[in-house]
Parts: sequence; structure tokens; C-alpha cells
Amino acid sequence: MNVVNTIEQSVIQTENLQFYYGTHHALKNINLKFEEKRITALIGPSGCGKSTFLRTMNRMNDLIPGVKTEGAIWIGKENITDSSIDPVELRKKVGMVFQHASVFPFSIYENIAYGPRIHGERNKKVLDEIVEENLRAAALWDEVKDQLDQSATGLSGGQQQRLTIARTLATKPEILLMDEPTSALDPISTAKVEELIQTLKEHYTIIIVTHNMQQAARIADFTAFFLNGEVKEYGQTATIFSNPLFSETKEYIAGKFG
Ligand SMILES: Nc1ncnc2c1ncn2[C@@H]1O[C@H](COP(=O)(O)OP(=O)(O)OP(=O)(O)O)[C@@H](O)[C@H]1O
Repeated sequence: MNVVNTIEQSVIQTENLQFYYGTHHALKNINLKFEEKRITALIGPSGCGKSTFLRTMNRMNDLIPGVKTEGAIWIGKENITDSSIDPVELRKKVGMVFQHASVFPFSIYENIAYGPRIHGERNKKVLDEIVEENLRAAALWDEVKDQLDQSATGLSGGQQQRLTIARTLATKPEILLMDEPTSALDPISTAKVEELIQTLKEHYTIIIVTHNMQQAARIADFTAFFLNGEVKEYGQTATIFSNPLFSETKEYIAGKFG
């Protein structure tokens, strides 16, 4: 089943999206609209296609040999599955945060400044501003402002994840894709990252894969339940969790399979 959200403010929208790993049909006719400056959670059992779907939205799957995408993914008027789209430019607009924080083995400062510098920014004052602005945006500034020259690898797991988010924000994305961003974190770090994600929706459209049902219920405005490569059910999170249409959704949320 495919449910199209009727709200007009969508930033990214898939249309009859199909995805194949060789002969394996991993995504089947996905039609979803993601509303601007809202958090959408993608939930569903292992292997149902959540990560594959997330990766189609910034063309990360292109790197895998033998894959095929059909249908369209619209960002504004652009179909980003089109071969004319530069994936490097696309990934600036559609940033991605992974399960494990991927800090560079450099200083905290350099983790943020590196990207803008390789894109040509040489002015130290401007770089200082970029570092501060993005560390603040990722709710990390107060914790690290006196140790910017120290190695990022010395930070806690939760701080490293927020640093990874700060680095992603420095590319000025519109859309943030998050693939289980807290699954490797302890409960306190998870709470801080969740709080951060909720503040980020003021400026960004966020799509997050999570196996943590409480997390989806806490932070997501909308939820899409994936099953066997299809969107089985989509709607407001409160409705999906309290009054789902399908028994499969209800059973998955209740932890009866997964
Ligand atoms: N690189 C790949 N090559 C071939 N098949 C793949 C590849 N990555 C994923 N698949 C297959 O595609 C299907 C969807 O996988 P995907 O990782 O998207 O699911 P998922 O819902 O994110 O699972 P999980 O919750 O366990 O991360 C699975 O059958 C998986 O085995």
C-alpha cells in the first residue's frame, strides 16, 4: 500500500520509486511526500528496505555495483535520480548522519573547518565563525569551546555524534537523513541527540530510520511503516502508534516481530 500525504509543503517526494539490487526488488513502488521542517520516522523490521530507501535520497546506493533505480525522487522541480544530477552537489543539499559517528582524526575545530576550507574558504575569522555557528547549532559549543584544538576522537560517543551532525550542518543542507543515529549511544547521549534533532527541525526537514519505537513516538511528526520493501502504512505518528490501520503495524509496534 502507498499512502501519499496530502499536505502541500513537501520538500522531497518519491514517485513510483523502485529499487533493485541485481534481481532483488528491494523497494516496491514507494510514493511518499516529506513535509518541510518536520521529522519523519521510517520504521519496520530488519531487511524491509528502510536504509536502502534513505540512501536513494542522496544517491548513496549509486556506489553499489548492479543496482537499478526506477521512478522519481523530486526535490522541488528536480528529479534527483536523473543522470544529469551531480551526486556531490546533491549530498550537500541532502546531508546524511550514520549509526556510528564518523569524526575525522583531527581536532574538533578542524572537523568542522575542513569542508569549508577544501571548498576554498581561507579566511580564519570566517572559519572561526563557521565552527562556532555549527557547534552551537549541534548543541555542542558549550561543552567543547575550550578544547577546540584537541582531538575529536577523545570526545564521548554522543559528543562525536553531535560533532558529526555539526559537520553535516556546515554544508548547509535542506534535508537531513539519519540512519539509526542513536543506536550506538547510551541513554543520556541518546536523549541529548534526540533533543538536538527536535531543535533542528526548526530549520531542516529530517528523515530518520529508527528501531526504537519510543524514539519514533517521542520525536517524529510522521511515521512510515515499511514491510517487505513497501510502505505498509504512513501517517501522523500519534495515529500510527495509537490507531494503526493494519494489524501488521500494530504487531510490529507492539514488538511482536522485528
Ligand atoms: N549492498 C546490498 N547488496 C545486496 N542486497 C542488499 C544490499 N543492502 C541491502 N540489501 C538487501 O536489501 C534488503 C533491504 O535492506 P535494508 O538494509 O535497506 O533494510 P533495513 O530495513 O534498513 O534493515 P535493518 O533494519 O536491518 O538495517 C534486504 O533484503 C537486504 O538484504
